[in-house]
Amino acid sequence: MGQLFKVAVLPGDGIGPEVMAEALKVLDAVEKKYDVKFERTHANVGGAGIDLEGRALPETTVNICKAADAILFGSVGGPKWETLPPDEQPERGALLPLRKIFGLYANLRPAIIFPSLTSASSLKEEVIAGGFDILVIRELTGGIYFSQPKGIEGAGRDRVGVDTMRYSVPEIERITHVAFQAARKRGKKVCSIDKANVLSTSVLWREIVINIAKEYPDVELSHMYVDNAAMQLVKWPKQFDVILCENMFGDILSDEAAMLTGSLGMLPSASLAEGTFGMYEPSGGSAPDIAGQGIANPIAQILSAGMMLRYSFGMIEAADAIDNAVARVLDQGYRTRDIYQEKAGEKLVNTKEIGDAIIAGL
Ligand SMILES: NC(=O)c1ccc[n+]([C@@H]2O[C@H](COP(=O)([O-])OP(=O)(O)OC[C@H]3O[C@@H](n4cnc5c(N)ncnc54)[C@H](O)[C@@H]3O)[C@@H](O)[C@H]2O)c1
Ligand SMILES: CC(C)[C@H](C(=O)O)[C@@H](O)C(=O)O
Ligand SMILES: [Mg+2]
Repeated sequence: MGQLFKVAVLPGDGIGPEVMAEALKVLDAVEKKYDVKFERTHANVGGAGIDLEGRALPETTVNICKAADAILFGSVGGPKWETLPPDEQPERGALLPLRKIFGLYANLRPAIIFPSLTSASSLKEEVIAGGFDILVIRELTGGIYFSQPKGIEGAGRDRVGVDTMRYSVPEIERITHVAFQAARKRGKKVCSIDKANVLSTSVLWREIVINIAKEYPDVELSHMYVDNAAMQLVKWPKQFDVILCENMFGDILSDEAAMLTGSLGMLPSASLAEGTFGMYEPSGGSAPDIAGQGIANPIAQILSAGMMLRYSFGMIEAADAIDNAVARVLDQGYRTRDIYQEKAGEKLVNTKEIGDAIIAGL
């Protein structure tokens, strides 16, 4: 009997359960091919948690996650729960607390353009010819998402909405190390994003990043203001290797980078704690506009499961096999609607069909 890994499976809302079903089929296929067993425990989260257990993050779900080696997460949220008090909604009531409870401070969002998908990108073919491979590293448990004070104060027209952005030196140091270590294994370039011409957190951020960079003389460091970075990403994405961002800048730039690859449905992510524990989820959301139709792109969820094998379970060969199977299926012309260009050689398929094709190629 080979290794056993415990996985907490949290499909969530909207397209979450639909794309999760395909990722679980991929895990079944990996079990058959490699000497490994994934013991999976399903738990409710987000709107599903509210509807079935009365809260977005039920205690049973937290306990299932605590007992697991990693969390495979779908996505949460949707119009049904948008009128609840903000802290009870799926995003603020479940996703953000999960990140905090498990110390998931390092969010890795790779935006890679598959050669056969260059025409699905929103950019001109000559801009992306030859492809690009960007890794957005987003700080995930600090900054404006979590700092206090936060809330709406006062009454009536005197109300004031308050959010605070704070970053401590250790918070900046640890995410910077993650970025430089990742860069060392790939293009050896880190571009640190900030708004140091305006924000004090950014002034401190830049100072600390420059200090840490001295420990990595083999990696080239550059700095860019976030507004310029948003522009440079669409102008010439190939200039980037690792992009290091604080929480909110990373949220925004990672969606932008994802779309350059053709669809938000292609972008996986890993949210890592110290050690090997992590939560793995698509960077996109529950896509209420297409939920329930069986047409969502499951590739982000499948690649997220691949990242789980790579980062939490050390199964590099199986993770590579998943990445390759996805690339092959795209080369063969399989397309869900979000990446379908109506070009010769393309086959329009649904969520399940592209999942089956990926498994067949494993
Ligand atoms: N990690 C998460 O759970 C997460 C992330 C982002 C948004 N959300 C939530 O999701 C809900 C919808 O948010 P939104 O509309 O701003 O963002 P979204 O990412 O759900 O959707 C944006 C667009 O991308 C498309 N899209 C996203 N994933 C796709 C996929 N796999 N296949 C095909 N198309 C896909 C959608 O159809 C939509 O047109 C909100 O409640 C939001 O808070 C959750
Ligand atoms: C749903 C929301 C809270 C979340 C975030 O802002 O972090 C999402 O946009 C993401 O990128 O994971
Ligand atoms: Mg986001």
